Amino acid sequence: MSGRFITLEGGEGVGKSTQIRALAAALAGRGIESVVTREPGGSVGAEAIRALLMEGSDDRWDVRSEALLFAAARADHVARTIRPAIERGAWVLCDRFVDSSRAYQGGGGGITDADIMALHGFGSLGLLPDRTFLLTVGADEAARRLAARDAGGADRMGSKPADYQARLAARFAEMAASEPARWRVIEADAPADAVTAAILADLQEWLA
Ligand SMILES: Nc1ncnc2c1ncn2[C@@H]1O[C@H](COP(=O)(O)OP(=O)(O)O)[C@@H](O)[C@H]1O
Ligand SMILES: Cc1cn([C@H]2C[C@H](O)[C@@H](COP(=O)(O)OP(=O)(O)O)O2)c(=O)[nH]c1=O
Repeated sequence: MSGRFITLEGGEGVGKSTQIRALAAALAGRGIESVVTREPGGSVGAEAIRALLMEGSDDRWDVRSEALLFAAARADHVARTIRPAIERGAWVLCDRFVDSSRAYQGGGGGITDADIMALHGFGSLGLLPDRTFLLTVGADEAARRLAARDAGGADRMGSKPADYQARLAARFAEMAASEPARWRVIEADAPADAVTAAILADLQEWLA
């Protein structure tokens, strides 16, 4: 059986990493190997770039440099981790991918979608997921979850104001609507196991 490439997207604190862990367990229960990974990061080189992106002051990078760093990290991640895993038949479960660049550096940061996709075409040969789940939660619930998780303080990318988060949510919704064959929108306010069940129900056609 060929591997699948699944990504989870959405704002911070919507439950992406929680769901990826649950999906990996569910796949393991069906005898399917999965590779759990995340962006920025997921390979040695990309994790080194992650440190450049996540640490330091808000204005450490201008938006173009930042977009290039995310694209460079992704290129390494795709070449070293994602493509080899898919080629050996594993499922890759990835917390964020190019759609996060489209939402954050594109929608939020002002780089055009065409430019983000051009960087992706060069760096990662345009690889796209087989399925992308957009997890959505109300702003209050997301704030509650983040406060609980990040009691020790947010990182550089996580310290953005509420109106920025609202623009991001709108941008993600727009991307999902414009490419319905790849995206599924999952309301993730529900308890974690109900969210996992909704995702697995959608993946059923590939699990049968
Ligand atoms: N469905 C859920 N209901 C309540 N809390 C949740 C749910 N999913 C995740 N959480 C909690 O919310 C916080 C953020 O979840 P996390 O999976 O780290 O989100 P993300 O990876 O999207 O930033 C964590 O403390 C996690 O335990
Ligand atoms: C992959 C990617 C992430 N980001 C941002 C989104 C997050 O704020 C941050 C990743 O932080 P992280 O703590 O890993 O994610 P989360 O907060 O979702 O659990 O980097 C971009 O701006 N562009 C990208 O291409």
